[in-house]
Amino acid sequence: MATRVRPSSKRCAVIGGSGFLGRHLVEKLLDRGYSVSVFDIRQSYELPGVTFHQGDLCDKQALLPALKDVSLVFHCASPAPASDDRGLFERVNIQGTRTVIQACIEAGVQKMVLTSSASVVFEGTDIENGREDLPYAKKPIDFYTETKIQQEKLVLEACDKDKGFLTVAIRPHGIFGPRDPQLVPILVDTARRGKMKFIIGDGTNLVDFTFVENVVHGHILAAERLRPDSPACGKPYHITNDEPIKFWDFMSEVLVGLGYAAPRYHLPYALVYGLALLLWLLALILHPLVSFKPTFTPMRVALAGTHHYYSCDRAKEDLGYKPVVGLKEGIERTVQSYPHLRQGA
Ligand SMILES: NC(=O)C1=CN([C@@H]2O[C@H](COP(=O)(O)OP(=O)(O)OC[C@H]3O[C@@H](n4cnc5c(N)ncnc54)[C@H](O)[C@@H]3O)[C@@H](O)[C@H]2O)C=CC1
Ligand SMILES: CC(C)=CCC[C@@H](C)[C@H]1CC[C@H]2C3=C(CC[C@]12C)[C@@]1(C)CCC(=O)C[C@@H]1CC3
Repeated sequence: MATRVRPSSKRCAVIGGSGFLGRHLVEKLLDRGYSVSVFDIRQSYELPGVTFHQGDLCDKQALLPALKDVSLVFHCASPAPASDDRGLFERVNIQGTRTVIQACIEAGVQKMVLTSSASVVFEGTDIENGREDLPYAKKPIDFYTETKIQQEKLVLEACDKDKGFLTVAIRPHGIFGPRDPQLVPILVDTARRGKMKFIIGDGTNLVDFTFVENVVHGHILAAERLRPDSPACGKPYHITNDEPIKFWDFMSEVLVGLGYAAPRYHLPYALVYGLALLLWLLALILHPLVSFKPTFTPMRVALAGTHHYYSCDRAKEDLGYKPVVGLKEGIERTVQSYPHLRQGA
């Protein structure tokens, strides 16, 4: 009689493992003795101990070989929020996540950790010390957020102890660190074009920025604590640095660290938000004729001018989470890692 080989608990797959967070996660998993199978639409590096599978996660047949003999799957793939492409977000984050779940069940995967986002509860207005029981945003701020909500619901609803398939979602916020393709590069590009002189609003709004290694730590704890008797089954967890900082202080520290001037002049929030909305609508209407991508999108303006910081008490209680790198050190290490983005480089 053929016996099915039970997948090793130290063999895992990272879907989206070529990306910023995914690669940091892969590196930490290797350090901890896991063997890793990466599935991504692109291959961005090579590492001993990692097997790469290139393909689109919407394609179940392409996914299955990457999940062979794997007991644990991390799903941290998503199109970049800046693409603002509704069709792409729906295809990858919603239909693609359905396919990932089906493929995991078919391949006998026992645990799945989704990288969701704390933004699933953000509607563009203040959130102070928000806990996981806040309702999902009824009016999500953009297509990216809208599909992250659906994605999280799909994964958490798929948690089934009887079938032996356990799921959990990590909700990070404002991830930064070496090799981030988004936050620091966009910030520097905006500064180089002379557009980082202004503070939107009064500059006192508090925000979470989370060093990438803390986000990785939260994912691995969640995976290792996820058992049928664990409170983590089918639940979302905020993972932050647990050190909310003024949005504009964080921006200034990164900019000054890289040799650029800190923003100084204040602009009223409502005025900038209104202008950003107008530009976004114009870009949408004129899209077939002219293509332009405004830097200050309504989403970025809302993130820059409101409080949005979250409690990670639930992760502390259920997962034993505590940040491993403080904000000050995280910022220093990030700034050091971008010599090519320094002023004058
Ligand atoms: N960067 C941030 O501040 C935050 C990110 N997140 C979430 O964290 C996760 C990772 O984000 P990052 O590492 O920042 O993004 P990233 O863009 O660096 O990585 C995403 C990866 O997904 C891959 N991918 C995209 N579409 C795919 C497809 N159809 N099939 C296979 N692979 C595909 C990309 O090639 C890329 O390597 C995402 O789910 C994102 O929504 C959540 C909160 C904050
Ligand atoms: C005002 C301005 C042009 C600031 C430059 C920095 C921004 C590009 C980042 C500041 C907050 C960041 C952020 C995200 C992307 C990059 C920023 C807008 C996310 C939208 C990434 C995906 C998420 O799930 C939530 C993040 C919130 C914070």
